[in-house]
Amino acid sequence: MEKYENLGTIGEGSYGVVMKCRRRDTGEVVAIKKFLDNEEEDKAVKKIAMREIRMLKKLKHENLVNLLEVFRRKKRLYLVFEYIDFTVLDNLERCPNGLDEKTTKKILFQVIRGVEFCHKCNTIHRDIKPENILVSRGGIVKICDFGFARSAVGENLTDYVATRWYRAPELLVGDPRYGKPVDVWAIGCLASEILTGEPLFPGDSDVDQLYHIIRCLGNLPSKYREIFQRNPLFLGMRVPESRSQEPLEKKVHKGSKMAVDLIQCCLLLDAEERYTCRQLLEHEFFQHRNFSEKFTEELRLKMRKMD
Ligand SMILES: Oc1ccc(-c2ccc(-c3cc(Nc4ccc(CNC5CC5)cc4)n[nH]3)cc2)c(O)c1
Repeated sequence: MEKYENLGTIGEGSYGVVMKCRRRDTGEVVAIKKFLDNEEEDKAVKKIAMREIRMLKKLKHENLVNLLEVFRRKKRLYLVFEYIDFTVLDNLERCPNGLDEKTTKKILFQVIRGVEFCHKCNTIHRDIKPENILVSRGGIVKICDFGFARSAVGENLTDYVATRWYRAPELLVGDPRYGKPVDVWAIGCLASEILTGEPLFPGDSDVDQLYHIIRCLGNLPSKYREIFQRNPLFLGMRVPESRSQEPLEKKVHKGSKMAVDLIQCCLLLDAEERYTCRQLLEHEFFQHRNFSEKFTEELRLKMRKMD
């Protein structure tokens, strides 16, 4: 770590702390994740760290934060990533009423491209939220913190700890068969929050989270109600139901009809019906006035300038 000057902690990733650092010889600013030293002895955490590194090394895409280097120092493991200036959360703190639809569209387009790439690599991010979406001064968006990312195939996906407000209904009721659609749900919640400046479903418990969702989108599909009723965590509780409705178009008050429709497609209650990232990118919201093709070219030129 002598190679780097520590400029301060920027976050607590899973199993470690993430610091902003400057490389002494080149002046390059990076983000370094340091695995906690007492984890070294724990074989289980070493296995998790190795899985995280394997996953990060395969996830190379212009809209995913890039792992630059891995090194070990005094028995501690360090992951060196590129540093990007802001998070969407920073932008929303500067613009508490949300961002304009054009800026929102540019951010969402890049988030969905990044998540689509993860899904093509059979990886679920599992913690898409404003603080995990990085935005450079030039408007390039990169998703970070794959600390919770998991393979979408094979692994038992029951250990779920990601941020409640962006959690899909299948996760909240405890369906262990969840998959890639949980990231699409989170994208829908993110899209609304970027437009309005307010979290879409700010639940203060898992059951309250379900109430927020049901009040807006209607009652849960029967297959989720049955899982909820069998879940020992909800023993003795009734499946949340709601008669009063607060429709999505009212909650996403700033969005155009196309924007609300895109969010609606992300928030289909049944994960099997929910849009995929590819379907979202082909949605009228991104195809209208040829935005997708024009912006893709704009991004290509921006990336070329950065090289
Ligand atoms: O498994 C892992 C572990 C860690 C990461 C990770 C990689 C990179 C970053 C990162 C963060 C970052 N930039 C940044 C981070 C935090 C802020 C917060 N703004 C402060 C509040 C005013 C602003 C900018 N650049 N790069 C953060 C996390 C990762 O992507 C995967």
